[in-house]
Amino acid sequence: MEKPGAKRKFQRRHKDGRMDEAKEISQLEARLSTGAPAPGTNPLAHSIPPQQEKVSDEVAPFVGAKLFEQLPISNRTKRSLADAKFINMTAIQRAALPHALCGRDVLGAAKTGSGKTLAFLIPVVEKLYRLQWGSMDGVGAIIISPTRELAVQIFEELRKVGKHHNLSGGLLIGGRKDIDSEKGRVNRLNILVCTPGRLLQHMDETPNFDCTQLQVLVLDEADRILDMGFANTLNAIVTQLPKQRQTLLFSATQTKSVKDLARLSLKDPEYLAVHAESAVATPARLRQTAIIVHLNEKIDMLWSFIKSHLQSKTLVFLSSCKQVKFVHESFKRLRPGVPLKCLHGRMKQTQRMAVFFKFCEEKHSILFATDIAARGLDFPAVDWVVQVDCPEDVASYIHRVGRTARYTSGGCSVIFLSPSEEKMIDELQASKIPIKVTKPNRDKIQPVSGALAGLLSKDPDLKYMAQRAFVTYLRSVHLRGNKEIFDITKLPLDEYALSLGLPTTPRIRFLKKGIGNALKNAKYKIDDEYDNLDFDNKVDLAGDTATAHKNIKFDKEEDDSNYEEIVSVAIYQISVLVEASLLSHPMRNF
Ligand SMILES: Nc1ncnc2c1ncn2[C@@H]1O[C@H](COP(=O)(O)OP(=O)(O)OP(=O)(O)O)[C@@H](O)[C@H]1O
Repeated sequence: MEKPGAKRKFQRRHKDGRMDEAKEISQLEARLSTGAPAPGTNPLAHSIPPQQEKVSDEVAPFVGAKLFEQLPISNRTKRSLADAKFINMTAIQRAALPHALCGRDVLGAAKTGSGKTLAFLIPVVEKLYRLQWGSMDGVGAIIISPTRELAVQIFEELRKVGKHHNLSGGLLIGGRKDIDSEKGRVNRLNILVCTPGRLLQHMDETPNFDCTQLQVLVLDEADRILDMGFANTLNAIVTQLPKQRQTLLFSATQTKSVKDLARLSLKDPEYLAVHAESAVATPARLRQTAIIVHLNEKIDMLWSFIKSHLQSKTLVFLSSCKQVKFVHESFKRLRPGVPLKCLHGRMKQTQRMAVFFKFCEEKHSILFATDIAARGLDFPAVDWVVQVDCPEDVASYIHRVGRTARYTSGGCSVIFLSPSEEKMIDELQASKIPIKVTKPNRDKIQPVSGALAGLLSKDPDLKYMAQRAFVTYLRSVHLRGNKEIFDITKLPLDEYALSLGLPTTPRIRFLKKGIGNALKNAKYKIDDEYDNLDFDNKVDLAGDTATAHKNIKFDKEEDDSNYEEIVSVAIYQISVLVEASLLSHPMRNF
């Protein structure tokens, strides 16, 4: 039974607590307004003189601060950061936080693994805290991420930063269940971490979904959101948000489309590119190598690499889901002596998350992945990043290798380039990427093609997988824009097929009949199969088609007079279908 007077004591303590907080908030606000960095300056260029570091909290300068403790942030956030062992700030945090805490729009660029997530989460939490945001105030901040896995990871980091706060957060991503509880709860959440399609779906479908009070919008990996064909979705989202808000936009690579987006959605932004002046564009502790090998030697190289790195944690990038599936399945049967996993967009969300968390935990493991794993994902302690297929461009290379050598760790990367892809090295070096080029040590190569041929001869399903892997790889090369690097006519197709264990070279229809017909095929395929795809695959498809569309522009001389029309019909059809699926996709749980 409650002791007499206990309730009164609790109420008094609660009231005292609120008064302390009100006092803290007014002190924070005073400090933020008197100590704000001058617009257009980079706080990294400052340091706090030692005699001023110890002055009383209320007036202590914070431009040039190196420790979180020195920032004008609440005691609740300070305690949360200390619990997570976040003590010293990284460069992007030192540069961006003083501006962002003052409520300014920020366009932040810093290398992979440099701590951009905290640079936007702390201002989000602090702004809502200073406004004493509560459950009745609804959605106060929205954080948009290009992929579900990255959204989950941001959400986990948000839990750490918000540990001692009373704010509520929710994860709005596709592929999750229990629609009613999501619908019912979404309006009571203060911070939403979401993927663009899912957010728009809520905006369109959830009764009384209200963002009119939104204070902060964050776009993480904005260039990737745009690359994935989400520009229209993003525009539709931004037009539904109040204009009076703070917007924070972060990425490791800044493209022209990001600058366009920034022009549209940011107001007088502080442009904070902490590594722009740096001599190299990739993390300092990353050792990068390129090995020139023929396309038909790549699979042997990969197998040999795995066999000689059984004690490492390695992320292997391939360009299509079907390649990932084939290499994973066939290598698994050959039992290299280390756990193998795969991650690609055609997997169910529950499987994707299970693989993501398992790979995070494992010390020695190999993960085969498409570019779905290239951005933002913070797998702890990855030793090696192996790129079997050449990435689309330099930005994509930077994000892939950025999965290792994160924060203060070291790491290594290797890219296998065929002779026709060698020009990529010039592009990387021109973009301040220090990469050593070597030839393969043929004595150490352990051939695997014979073993694959043996497997394929016994298993028609695996053989079919190999054929699909072959075709999708060539299609990906065909669709890439930069024909100086991605030239299908220079590839040894028969030898490549043999290297995958295939006795005969599969027919490549899209090469024979021209790109127009390829898209026509794609269009029919979409008609036939579209309804069977899950939401995620539909979104992937839209992304693929957007990329195809972009790349087709480079192929104008293609001898197929009606391709423009076919392309536009295919694109239109996909956009209608995706829109329909956004509308009809069932709501799911957090
Ligand atoms: N100040 C800090 N002190 C200690 N660890 C930190 C600090 N800031 C970030 N980290 C850790 O460093 C890792 C990388 O941070 P984060 O994922 O935010 O990098 P990023 O810049 O967003 O990378 P990417 O461009 O690849 O998305 C994370 O594990 C994060 O918890």
